Amino acid sequence: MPRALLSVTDKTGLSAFAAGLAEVGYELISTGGTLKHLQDAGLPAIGIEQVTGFPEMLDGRVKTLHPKVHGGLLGRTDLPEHAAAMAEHGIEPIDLVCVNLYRFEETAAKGLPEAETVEQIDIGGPSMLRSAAKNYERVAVVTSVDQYDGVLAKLKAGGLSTGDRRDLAAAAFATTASYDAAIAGWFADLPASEDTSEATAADKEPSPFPNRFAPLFLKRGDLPYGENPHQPAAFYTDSSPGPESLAAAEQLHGKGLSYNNLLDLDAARALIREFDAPACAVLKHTNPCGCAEHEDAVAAFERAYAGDPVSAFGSIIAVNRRVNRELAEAICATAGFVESLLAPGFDEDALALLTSKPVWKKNVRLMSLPGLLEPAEIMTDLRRVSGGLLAQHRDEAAVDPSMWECKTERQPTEAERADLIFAQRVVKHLKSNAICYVNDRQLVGAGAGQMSRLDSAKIAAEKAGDRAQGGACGSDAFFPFRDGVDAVAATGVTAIVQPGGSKRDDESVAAANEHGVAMLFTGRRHFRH
Ligand SMILES: NC(=O)c1ncn([C@@H]2O[C@H](COP(=O)(O)O)[C@@H](O)[C@H]2O)c1NC=O
Repeated sequence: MPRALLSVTDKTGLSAFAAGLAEVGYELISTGGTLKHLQDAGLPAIGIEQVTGFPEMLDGRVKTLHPKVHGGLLGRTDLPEHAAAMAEHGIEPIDLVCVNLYRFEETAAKGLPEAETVEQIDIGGPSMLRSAAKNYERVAVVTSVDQYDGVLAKLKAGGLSTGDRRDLAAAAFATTASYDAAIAGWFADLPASEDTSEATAADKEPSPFPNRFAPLFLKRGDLPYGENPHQPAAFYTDSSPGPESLAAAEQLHGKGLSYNNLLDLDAARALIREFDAPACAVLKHTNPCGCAEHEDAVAAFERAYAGDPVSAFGSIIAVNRRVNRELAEAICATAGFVESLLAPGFDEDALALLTSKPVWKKNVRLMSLPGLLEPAEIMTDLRRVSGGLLAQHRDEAAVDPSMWECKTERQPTEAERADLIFAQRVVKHLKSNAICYVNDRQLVGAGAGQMSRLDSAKIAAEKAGDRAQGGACGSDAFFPFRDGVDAVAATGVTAIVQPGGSKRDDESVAAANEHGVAMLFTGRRHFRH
């Protein structure tokens, strides 16, 4: 009779799974709380003590850590020496293990006392997972409630294949790796022993970054290639991505996503999240070439696309409202070839229309992200440098005009203020050095990724033409010389927002006063490299 050992903290779906195992002929073995749960459900399970000959002891620290368990999991019954050793020591094979672990991460997140958190480090569970997973040729290892139905279905249909058990083993090792990474991260965040004196601890700001860093990402899949066709690439996701994250987006239509699509979609997602009113952003190479905010979602799209329709060819478009038939009609009528369209959702008729657009039929990737506008936890951006890794909090702080100071004689009008806020939200998402011109909450010119701010101002001016007249300018960092302010004012914009902080700020302010331009300092730089 095959034997299954069940030991789970999360008892969701357990009785049905165990009943299914019993039905296909498994003998059920179980630990304390799990056993009680099964017996209460009227299932014929036996306690682990009957297998080990030992009571569960040391406050549950030792329950399953026994050769009768680990020999039963690790023993290779196909090897005569193993079979003989098992027989000699009365070790019977265990064929299936179902374990989910103590809730360490949840406990650690609560910031409970150290001793209490340490008790939530599961030792026996991961040990069984590892033993079973190593012996996947014979043993099946079940680590998550999500797997119950699939495993049962296969057992009922004749059994698990070696490939199935290998997949389960891979999931088990990913589970223990992520569990251990969480434990290592928690330890790394504890105050260093030399810093525990009250004086030192009070003086020092704790770092938000751990001393040792072992992040775990799960492979979503290989990508056709990376930024260029000769670069192999893959997409990895967090083990539980947030509902607002790119990883949570569902592709409803179109070709597979490329590496560059994912990068651009991530940039589009970040920009569109800046706006509360209906808005649309059109991006190329992670930079917005069009963006607009308007009370009417169709107008927002049309004004965004009109910002730079030439650059919009092959773009990524993001909107922060569900795409309905009317918006889909406007998009179909206006947009040419587009790589991808990201929205919080698509109405059925809108989807039908978009997917029938001749140039979009096969190719355009329609991405639905219902949680697009939901709040996000602070995200750590990771970037490899040769021999290491740079970590920083993503620049996700909301633009906050209450922190701004007007430095010029002229104060901005209400309309200019609305444009300045819009300009600041957009310029955050342009590669540095970045300058943008905005008119009536429409991006009319962007200069990005230049080595000189003056060049960015000129490029943006060329894009804007006379549309900058009476509009506003956003700059991601201070103007080091007054020439930048002179160049911006020459376009006809009447208000500028920039962080300030240059030692020649007074010259820039004097230049703005000379041109009759209102200039506000935000006190916050938004470099993007
Ligand atoms: N100490 C052990 O030998 C041990 N064996 C299994 N566990 C864990 O005990 C939990 C189940 O406990 P119970 O069946 O008593 O509710 C599972 O999450 C399992 O991973 C153990 N607990 C901690 O290490």
